[in-house]
Amino acid sequence: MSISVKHISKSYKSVNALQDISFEVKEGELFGLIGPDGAGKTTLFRILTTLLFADEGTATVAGFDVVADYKSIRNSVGYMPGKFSLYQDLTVEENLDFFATIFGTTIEENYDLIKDIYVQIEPFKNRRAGKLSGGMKQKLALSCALIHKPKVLFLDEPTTGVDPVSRKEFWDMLKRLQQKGITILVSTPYMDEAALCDRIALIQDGKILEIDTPEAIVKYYPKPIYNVRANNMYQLINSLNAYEHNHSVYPFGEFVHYTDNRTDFNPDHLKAYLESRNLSNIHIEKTIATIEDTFMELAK
Ligand SMILES: Nc1ncnc2c1ncn2[C@@H]1O[C@H](COP(=O)(O)OP(=O)(O)OP(=O)(O)O)[C@@H](O)[C@H]1O
Repeated sequence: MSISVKHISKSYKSVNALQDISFEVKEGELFGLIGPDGAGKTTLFRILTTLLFADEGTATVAGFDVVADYKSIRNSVGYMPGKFSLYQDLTVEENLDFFATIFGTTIEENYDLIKDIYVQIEPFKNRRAGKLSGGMKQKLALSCALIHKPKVLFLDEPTTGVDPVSRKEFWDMLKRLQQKGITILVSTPYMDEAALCDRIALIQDGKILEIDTPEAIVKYYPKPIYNVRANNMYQLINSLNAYEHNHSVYPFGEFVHYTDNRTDFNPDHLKAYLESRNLSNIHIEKTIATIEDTFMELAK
C-alpha cells in the first residue's frame, strides 16, 4: 500500500474535523477525496504530509509512519496545498530552483519528470510568480511539488479557481504522472473530476460516506431518478418540494433531479400535478444517477 490511514480522528476545539477515517491507496493509484468545503480534506492532507498530528489513529505513506518517520516522508512526497504555495516575489525559475535546492537536487537532474508541465510555463520563466495567471501558477506549483521525484503526490484542490480548459489539461497531466508510477491523492469539490479517478472517497463533515470506483459509486444510488423540466424553474422546484411523494428534489443544470418515495411511481401523475400548479412545457424522463446524485443521497 502506498497510503494507509487507520482510524484517524482530529478535532479543533469543538470542531470534529476528522472522525475515524480509514482507507488505503494502492501503489500507482489515482485516488480522489471528494467533498464540499469544510469536509476535512485539508486536515487529512496536513496529517499525511506530517504537518499536523492526528488526535487518534495511525497512518503510513510510502511505507513510513507519519509520526515516527516524518523525515523520510517529507523526502518521499510532493505536496501542492490548496492555498497558493509559491513565493510571489520570486520568478518562475527562482521558485523551481528554490524547491529543488531545499530537497538537495537540481532542476536539471529531475527535468524529465516535469518537462511536460514546465515547457508550458518556461516562456515566462523570468516572470514573478505573483504575476502569473491561475492556470500557470497551478502548473508551477505542480512542477515545484514534483522537483524531487516524489513517490506520492498530494494535491489539495488543485483546480479550484482554474478555468475549464486548464482543468482538463491538468487532469491529462495527472494521468501522465500516474503512468510514470507516481501515486496520487487528489482532493476536489468538483464531482465531474471525481469520475477521472481510479477510486474515490466521498467525505463530508469529517466522515467517509463511501469508497469505491466512480463507476461503482453511482450504483449505490437507491432509486430511479428523473430529469424534470418546465417553463419556470423556480416554480418547478417549489412545486416539487411541495409534492407529498417527493424523496429528493434538487436543481441539476437545466433540469431538476427528482426521485419519488413510492415504488409504483408513474411520471404521468407527477405531470398532472405540475400542470395543476400552472406549469407548462413539462418534460419528465428517467436518467442515470451521477456521482453528485449519489453524494447528495448519502449526505442526507
Ligand atoms: N486551525 C483550525 N482551527 C479551528 N477549526 C479549523 C481549523 N482548520 C480547520 N478547521 C475546521 O475543521 C473543519 C475541516 O476543515 P478543512 O480545512 O480540513 O476542510 P476542507 O475539506 O479542506 O475544506 P476547505 O476546502 O474549506 O479547506 C472545518 O469545519 C474547518 O472550519
